[in-house]
Amino acid sequence: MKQNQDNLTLYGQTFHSRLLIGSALYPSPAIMREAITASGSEIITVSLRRQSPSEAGGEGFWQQLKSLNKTLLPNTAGCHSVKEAVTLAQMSRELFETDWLKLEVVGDDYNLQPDPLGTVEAAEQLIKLGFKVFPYCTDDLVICQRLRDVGCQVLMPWGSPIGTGRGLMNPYNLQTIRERIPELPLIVDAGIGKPSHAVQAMELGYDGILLNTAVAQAGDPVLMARAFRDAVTAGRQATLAGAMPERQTASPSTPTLGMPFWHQQ
Ligand SMILES: CC(=O)[C@@H](O)[C@H](O)COP(=O)(O)O
Repeated sequence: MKQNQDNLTLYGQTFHSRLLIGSALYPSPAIMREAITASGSEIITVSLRRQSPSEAGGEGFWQQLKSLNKTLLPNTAGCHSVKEAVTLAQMSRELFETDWLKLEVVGDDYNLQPDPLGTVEAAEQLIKLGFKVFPYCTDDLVICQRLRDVGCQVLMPWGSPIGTGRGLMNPYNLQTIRERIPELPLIVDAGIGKPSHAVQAMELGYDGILLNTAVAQAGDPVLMARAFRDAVTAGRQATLAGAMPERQTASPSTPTLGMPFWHQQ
């Protein structure tokens, strides 16, 4: 497959980049803009709740965000109930003029773990209201299947809790979800701390990565954004290329055919 044909399609929209990026926690709106540009991301998550113009970032934040001219994916970060998430989703739809929604229903404040039951219930309600839901969920196969069954056309299981940078806590779970739900795009969301984590997720056959903290809080966010851009591409290319099988025993990479001529007397 030619690289330029390898697009990511989400709810009927096509993208070249497989890296989705958050817009919070950057040292300044200008650095956010530069880092997002360097990441090559075409989809940016925004939180109405955490980033309202009067609170974080102010006008500069919104102006920088707007000038990027990217697809916005509003999220319901910080919502703890189905009702709260549905209400915030409706406000976001009005404000951002999009029916795309990253659904987050927090179940536990200690690890910000998504509430699995609340997420399914909220997804079902929002889809009936015409939203295109991107659910942030745990790496639980059955929850992912339920989210698919209520109409989510993309799933976003966590790598590890938001902001921890611990990478993929349970690659086996993520691999099982990939194998059992081959028909939907899957994106690993949250907990990605290093480019190697992103490569690992892409090599499991995931379709994309959503991250925020690892870039926004890096020593050099712009350089880190570029590193993640390249990591996601490398992981994707490795998946398309088909990795060699792992072996139990050594196998020479330089096969020997007979003896060198000076030994043949
Ligand atoms: C930006 C966003 O939507 C976050 O809630 C997301 O889950 C990213 O998590 P990290 O900050 O751990 O990358």
